[in-house]
Parts: sequence; C-alpha cells; structure tokens
Amino acid sequence: MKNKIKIPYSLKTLFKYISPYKKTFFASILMIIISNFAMVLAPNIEGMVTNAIIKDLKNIASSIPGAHIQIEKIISIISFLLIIYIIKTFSQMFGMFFITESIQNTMRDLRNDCIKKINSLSVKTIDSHPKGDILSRITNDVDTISTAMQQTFVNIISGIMTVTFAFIMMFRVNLLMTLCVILFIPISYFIIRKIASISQKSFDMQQKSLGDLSANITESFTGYNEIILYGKQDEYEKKFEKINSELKLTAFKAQFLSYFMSPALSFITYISIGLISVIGGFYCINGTISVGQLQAFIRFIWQVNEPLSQVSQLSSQIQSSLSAMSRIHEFLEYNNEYDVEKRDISINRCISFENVEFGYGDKKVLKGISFEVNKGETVAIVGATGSGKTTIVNLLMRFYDSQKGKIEIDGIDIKSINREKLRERFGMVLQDTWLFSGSIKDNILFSNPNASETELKKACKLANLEEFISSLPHGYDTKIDEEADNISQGEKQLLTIARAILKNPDILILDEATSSIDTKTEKNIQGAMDHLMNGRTSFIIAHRLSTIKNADKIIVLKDGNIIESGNHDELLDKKGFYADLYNAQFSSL
Ligand SMILES: Nc1ncnc2c1ncn2[C@@H]1O[C@H](COP(=O)(O)OP(=O)(O)OP(=O)(O)O)[C@@H](O)[C@H]1O
Repeated sequence: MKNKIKIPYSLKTLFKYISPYKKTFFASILMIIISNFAMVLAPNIEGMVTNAIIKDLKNIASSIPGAHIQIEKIISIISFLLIIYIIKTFSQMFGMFFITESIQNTMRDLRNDCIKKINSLSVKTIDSHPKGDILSRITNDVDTISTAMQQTFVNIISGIMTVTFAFIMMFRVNLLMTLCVILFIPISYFIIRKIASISQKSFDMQQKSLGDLSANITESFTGYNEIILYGKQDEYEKKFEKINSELKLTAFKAQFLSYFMSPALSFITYISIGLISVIGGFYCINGTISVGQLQAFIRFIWQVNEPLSQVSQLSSQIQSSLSAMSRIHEFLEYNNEYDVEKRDISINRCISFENVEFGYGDKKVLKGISFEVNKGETVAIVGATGSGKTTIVNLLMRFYDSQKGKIEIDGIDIKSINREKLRERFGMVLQDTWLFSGSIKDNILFSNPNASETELKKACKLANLEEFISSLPHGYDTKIDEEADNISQGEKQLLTIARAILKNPDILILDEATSSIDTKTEKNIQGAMDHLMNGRTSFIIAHRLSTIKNADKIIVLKDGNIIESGNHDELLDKKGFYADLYNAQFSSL
C-alpha cells in the first residue's frame, strides 16, 4: 500500500483543504500581483524624476528664457512615486498576511482532521501502524507542507508575473526571436520533470525515514526505564544512528538531485542565448532591430530563466511537501471503523459465544470458542500467556470482529449493534492503567463527566481511595503528571476502579488487575473490585488463580480452544489442566 498513492491524489487532498480559504488565497494573489506591478512601475517613475531634472538643468545651462527647475512637476511625480511605494509596501504586507492566514488555517484544518481520523480508526488499524510514524505524519509532514507553501507560493506567483512581463516585452521587440525562446520551454520542462521524477522517489524515502526516526524516538521514550535498566542505551543509539544515516542518505540524494535542476536550466538558457545572439545579430545587421533592443532581449531571456531557476531551487521543498502530502493523504485514507448499525443494547439475560473463530492475519488465535455467561455472573478466563484471553474480550467489545461464529447479548448478534453504543455498556480496569495529565478528579470523572460531587466521593469511597486522596496536599485537585509517575501502581489501579465505578457499566473487563502490588494494596484493590463487580457481568483475565476462586465460571484456554470449564471446585475435582495450574501456583506461594 505504501508509496502507491501518486501526486495528483495528494494534491487533490491539499486543494480540498485550501478551498474553504480560496477567497483569502485569491486576495493574496491579487496583492502579490499589485505589488509586482508597483515594482515594475517604480523604476520608470524614478527615471521620470531624473529625466525631468536633467531636462530642466539642460534648459538652464542652455540659457533658454524662463528655464527653471519645475519643482511642482517634480513634486507631483515624486508624490505619485510615493503612492506607488506605499501601494507596493501595503500590498506586499497584506499579501503576506492573507497568504499566511490561509496557509495556517489550511494546516490547522489538516491537523484537526488527522486527529479526528485517529479517533475514527479501528483498533486493528491502530495496532498495525507504528505510533511514531502516525505522529510524524501529523507533525513533521504537516509542518513540511506549511513551510514549503509559505516559502514557495509568493515566489511562484511573482515568477509567473515576471515571466509574463518579460514575454510581453520580448514580443514587442521581435516575434520570431520570442518564438525561438518559447521553443526551449518544452526542453526545460522535460528536464525539470525528469529530474523531479527521479528525486521525488528520494523525497518519498526521506519523509518515510523521518517517520521511522520519529517511531524510534517514541519507542526510546516510552521504554526509557527498561532501556536503561537493561543497559540497552548503546543498542538504541546504534538503531537511531542507522535510521539517522538512512535519513541523511535519502535527504542528500533528494536535495542534491533537486539542486541539479538550476544549473541544468541555466545550461538550456545559455544555448538559447547563443541562438538568439546569432538570429538577433542578423536582425541588427539588416536593421530590423537595434543593438540596444538585442541587448534588452537577452536580458529578458535571463528574466525568464531567473524565476524558473528560483522555483527549481525551491523544488526540494515542493517535492518534500508533495511526499509529505502523499503520506498524509495515505493516512487520511486508512479504513475508518464504519458503523451502519444504529441498534442499541442492554443486557438482561446473558452473553454467549458460539463457535467463535478469530486470527490476527494468518495466525489463528481462537479456534471455536463457545461459552455462556448469565447477567450478573463473573467469568474468569485462564490460560497460558498468548492463549487468547485478551482476544476474547477484544472481540466482545468489537475492537475486532470474529471471523466465524457469533457473540450474542440476549440473543442479539453484537455485529448488529452500534459499536459506540455497545462499548458504552463496558467498564475496564487493566493492568496497564492509563491516566492523563490533569487532576485526580479529572481522571476519575473521565468516564462520566456529568457525575455529581457526591457520586464522585461515593465512587472513591467504594474504591478505597478516600484515605489516599485525603493524604494529598490538594486532595481531589492534586495534579497527576504526564506519565503519572507521581503515584504508585496500586493507587493508579484504585483510580481506574473508581473511574469504572463512576461509569456504572453493565459489563466489566478486569485484566490482571491485581498483579504486581503489595498485600495491603492487593487487599484494598480486591475490596474495591468486589464493590465494582457487585451485580455486574464481569470478565476477569487473571494469571493469579487465587483471585478468581469465587468466579461463577472459569474457562481454561489452550491452543485456541476451551479445554475445561466450570467453577473453581468443579475444576479442582476434575484434576485436569486447571487443577495442575492451581496446585503449581499454590505450592509456589
Ligand atoms: N494486534 C495483534 N496483532 C497480531 N497478533 C496479535 C495481536 N494481539 C495479540 N496477538 C497475538 O495473538 C495471540 C493471543 O494474544 P492475547 O493477547 O489474546 O493473549 P493472552 O492470553 O491475553 O496473553 P497474555 O496472558 O500474555 O496477556 C498471541 O500470540 C499474540 O501474540
């Protein structure tokens, strides 16, 4: 899929984003045209002042009667010149204002849509793309486009103006000579295209390397503690250096090739000047044009070359931005989590899995899972690591959809239920707690922002958090830092339990929520968990079998199948896989 999307699509996407601001864009183009006109007019008027003074001085020197410096005439020309300068300055200023305004609005919309896109992606898509790369598309790539547009737009408009003026002047000197110059344009165009198409590949690689670099940095930060713990700094530095060298290589290729454009274009210009000198020479000899006109004509050829070579120098930026736009376009085209279903659900009877099969890609993880849980019951899912415990709850919340069989709530296939509405029924407490930078209160209210103060306090009481929160200097308003490093693992879990209590969900997912904590905290968490689970249908994924003894049903997974099910005592009596697992854990305590 990568690198398949070609430039026109990405440009179309860019135009789509620019179009709401087309009026401001056109206003900026108008301003640039006005300022260019003023720039062309100014030298002529400056010349008029000099000419008027010289004429008056000559008249005085020749003692022509009544000769004097015509101050009023000079003042009126200077006033006109002043007006031109003012127009030039203000049109330039407003031109820049309009262009900056429209580009920055476009970029803001693009970034907003990227964030909206992230929120509408399926878990499957998020899981299958490196986070750092997605981050790079929203930050680096948007930035590349913004800088390129800002720097090249004015140059391109001014260039078009200069070329147009130059051609008008050339036509006025001689038609045939101008047509000869025009003949060289396709050659220049061909060279630009050829070089651009070669270097574009390097620009695509460059933006991709930037994405890889960003992914590497994100990984180094998120795994910082583990990296230093295992002394892997050198390894990570080497990985970074490798990607960085690749970036350097692709950036060098891309930049070098694009810089090649300018001398190549100048070479074409030299050839055209040679040809024009010969033709122009003949015209001078037979008196069709003057030597001064030929000289002016050659200057105009340079004037045509200058913007072309300027734009070709900026071509590296234009090309990077095209690659960046292509990557953003590709990201915006990722499949959305699409829901046509509007159906809502409430659980009154039971949840059932019927012959559910599922795999990630070619890897089959669940090979025909069937079990039933009644409303209010607790089911524990047990099995070796990688046996598919998390996958079962992922399917239940429709983070992924089963490939065969069905999951039903009260006899209704969950695939016919709106995903958002389905997920509203769930609460989760995971081992990897997720807290954001904000106050304790903000973090708990995250699941139910409209909860009252009383409800908040009640949830914290049930989650055994009262003592902890009252010990904090700012109580509920205490800030949690970005990584939530200022609170312990157990406290984080209690906070997520309070969050889940406040949501008051029908179905609970508890994923190994009681591991890696001390006995007192574990007791605290277990108490909080009991409050949370009270009267709800719960799915517990736990390695520590002592925590699931009271579950109504325990299902044991192995190689994608349920090999045993029943309650704790029944499974112990069976003296099978569960009993072995339990005894092994019990004896190791
Ligand atoms: N997003 C994914 N893409 C590809 N394979 C995946 C993905 N998520 C999980 N797997 C694979 O599917 C298998 C089951 O994973 P799952 O997380 O359901 O196991 P688990 O029983 O919950 O494991 P653990 O006890 O270690 O959490 C594993 O082999 C895992 O590598």
